[in-house]
Amino acid sequence: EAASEKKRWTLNDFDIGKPLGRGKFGHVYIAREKRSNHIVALKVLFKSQLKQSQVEHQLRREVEIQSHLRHPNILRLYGYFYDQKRVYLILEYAAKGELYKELQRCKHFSERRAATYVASLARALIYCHGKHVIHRDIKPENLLIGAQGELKIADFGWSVHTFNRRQTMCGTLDYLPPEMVESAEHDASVDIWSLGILCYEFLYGVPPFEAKEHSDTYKRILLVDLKFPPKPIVSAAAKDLISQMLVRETSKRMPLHKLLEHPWIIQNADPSG
Ligand SMILES: Cn1ncc2ncnc(NCCc3cnc(NC(=O)Nc4cccc(C(F)(F)F)c4)s3)c21
Repeated sequence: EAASEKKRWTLNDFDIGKPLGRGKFGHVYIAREKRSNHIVALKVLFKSQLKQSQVEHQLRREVEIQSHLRHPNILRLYGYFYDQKRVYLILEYAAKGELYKELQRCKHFSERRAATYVASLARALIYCHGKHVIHRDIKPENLLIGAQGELKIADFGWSVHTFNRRQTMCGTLDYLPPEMVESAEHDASVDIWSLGILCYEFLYGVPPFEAKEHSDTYKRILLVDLKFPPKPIVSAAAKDLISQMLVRETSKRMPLHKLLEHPWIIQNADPSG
C-alpha cells in the first residue's frame, strides 16, 4: 500500500474511457490503469478554475482526509496527480452511477430501499465522525451506487477535520470560548440534519423545505417548517425518525447510533446495506 501511495501517477498510466459525468470544476471519465487493468474513475480538474475559485486548500484537505478513510460506503480516493494545466483525482469507480439520477427515475424510493440507504449512510458517518471528519455536504448529488447496489458517499470537497479548529488554537483548549468548543461538536450534527433531509427526499422525492425562492427555503429551514404530504403514503415510523433528526437544537438531534436502533430502520433496512 505505502509503495502505491508513493508512486507518481501520470496520464500515460491510464486508458481513458467514456465520460461518466460533468461537474462544476471538470469532467469525470471511466479509466483503466494499464499495469493492473484496474477500472477507476478519473476526475479532471482545471488548475485555472481551482485558482479562480480559491479552493486549492479544500482540494488538498479532501485528498488528505480521504487518504485515511476506508469504508464500504465511502468512495475511495486512491490518489492524485497533475500536469501543467490539470489536477487528476483517481477515484473508485461506482458501477451503478449517480443516486440522484436513480431518484429522478423512480420519483421516490420504497421504505425498504430508503431505510437501507439511510442505515448505510449512518454507518459511514459514524465511521467519519469517529475520525473527527464531518462531510458537511450530504445530498443526492454526492451519492453514488456501487456494483452491488450499495451506496457510496463521494466528494469530500467540503469535509473538515473538526480537530483542526482545536489545533489552530496552538494546542491549548483553555482559551477557547464555549461557542468555539461547542461548534466543533455542533459540526458533527450537521451531517445528522442532512441525513434527515435526505431520508425525507428518498421517501417523498422532494426535500422538505423546498420553496420557489431561496429566501422562503431559508425561512422554512429556520422554522423547521416540516410537513408530510398525504401522498406518497409514508409510515408513521419513518415520519417519527425524520422528525427526530430535523430538530433545530443540534444537541437534541437523534444521534446516529440511535438511528440504527430506530424501529423504522430495524423493520426496513436490509442488514447487508
Ligand atoms: C459520475 N460517476 N459515475 C460513476 C462514478 N464513479 C466514481 N466517481 C464518479 N464521479 C466522481 C465522484 C467524485 C468523488 N470525489 C470527488 N471529489 C471532487 O470532485 N472534489 C473536488 C472537485 C472540485 C473542487 C474541489 C475543491 F477544491 F473545492 F475541494 C474538490 S467527485 C462517478
